[in-house]
Amino acid sequence: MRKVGILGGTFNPPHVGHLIMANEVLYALKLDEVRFMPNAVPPHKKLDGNVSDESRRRMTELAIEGNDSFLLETIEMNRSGTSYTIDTMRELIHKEPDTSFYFIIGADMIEYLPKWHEIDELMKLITFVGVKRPGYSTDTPYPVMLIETPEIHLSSTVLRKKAAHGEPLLYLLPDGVIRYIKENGLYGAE
Ligand SMILES: Nc1ncnc2c1ncn2[C@@H]1O[C@H](COP(=O)(O)OP(=O)(O)OP(=O)(O)O)[C@@H](O)[C@H]1O
Ligand SMILES: O=C(O)c1ccc[n+]([C@@H]2O[C@H](COP(=O)([O-])O)[C@@H](O)[C@H]2O)c1
Repeated sequence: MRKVGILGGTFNPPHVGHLIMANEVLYALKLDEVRFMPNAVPPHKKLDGNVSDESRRRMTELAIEGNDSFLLETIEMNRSGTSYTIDTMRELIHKEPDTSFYFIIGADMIEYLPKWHEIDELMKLITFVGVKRPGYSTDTPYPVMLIETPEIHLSSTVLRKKAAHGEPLLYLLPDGVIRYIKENGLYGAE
């Protein structure tokens, strides 16, 4: 059985918090790879920042560039519409029956699990792997495998604001993503 981690996200934009959590889980669980999977329409939040799907896809690709263990998974963007994880995982398991999937989430998403679409069914299909995130609890009645990682107090929301205000982005995002944001004037950046 191959062991594949999936880090689903809105990636608006992807940041070092995502890279660190993915790498920690890759190592802790000896995964074969982690796929970064930008969603099309997030099920539970509004897409802020007036950013196209293509920009989020491209930034995700730039964020993982150079790391052979990190891959881009475009199944949700190709499908379009609301990206319910149960639909995605059913499709992936059908295509790759010899793979065990580990879906990686931060503590804010652990708290939100009771509201995920068909969560009881989804729990039967995959293993959820949770990491801590400042301000959120990892307590949950669901069987989430918790991995100790450095806690990173950073979010895409804060980064969109920093970009808009001309505050430093250096070291908070991969260089390629910073360049893309500036070249394309995303989030009001100059
Ligand atoms: N700093 C962080 N620590 C732990 N988990 C994180 C962190 N940032 C993001 N995640 C997790 O990564 C996944 C994708 O997150 P997402 O792309 O929505 O980023 P975000 O920073 O939460 O975005 P936003 O601020 O726009 O809501 C989610 O499971 C989220 O919980
Ligand atoms: O399927 C659901 O109901 C569901 C509810 C909330 C979040 N998700 C997925 O969880 C991942 C992290 O979400 P987000 O919005 O924090 O980037 C992303 O792949 C979402 O599509 C999925």
